[in-house]
Amino acid sequence: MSDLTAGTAADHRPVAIIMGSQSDWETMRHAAETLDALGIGHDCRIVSAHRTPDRMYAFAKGAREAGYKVIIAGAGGAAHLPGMVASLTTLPVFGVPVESKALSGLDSLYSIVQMPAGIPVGTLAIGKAGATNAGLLAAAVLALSDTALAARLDAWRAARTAAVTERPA
Ligand SMILES: Nc1c(C(=O)O)ncn1[C@@H]1O[C@H](COP(=O)(O)O)[C@@H](O)[C@H]1O
Repeated sequence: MSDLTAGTAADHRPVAIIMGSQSDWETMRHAAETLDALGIGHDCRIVSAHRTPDRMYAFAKGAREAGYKVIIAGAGGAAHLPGMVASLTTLPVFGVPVESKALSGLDSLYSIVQMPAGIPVGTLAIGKAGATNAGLLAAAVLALSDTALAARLDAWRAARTAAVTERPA
């Protein structure tokens, strides 16, 4: 994996997965695992608007030049990270509200979803489902210009459809 702030991401790692804390990994690993399943390279790093603002600024300002195409940003509580990163880059940013202990992730969701017009963050569902879907949305964006990936994405969906039994066991 490359250093997110050093501008060294290669074309084969088009997605950056960032999160506010180590404690978010249990949620955000589902985005990483989804990308892995689709054969999409990615870098995972802890970047916090609150705790590491200089790291966040350097990452966001350098992300396009570093070669990233999509950013997935997860945070919980006062989840300012996705919006702050979106304010510093015009790459697509998908925000994942991490479930918080005190408010079950509603605080995270509201912090991420209510962006002012002009600075978009594509906001996902709270928790694991949101992280998984962020990975799938990143894949869908990349598949716009990658027919082989589009085929893998279709196959991924078809396999999950086939796995849904018609009758409850
Ligand atoms: N929301 C943010 C930001 C940010 O938005 O910059 N940085 C850390 N955090 C969040 O704080 C929560 C608790 O963090 P700790 O578990 O480290 O105390 C995490 O869910 C993290 O995303």
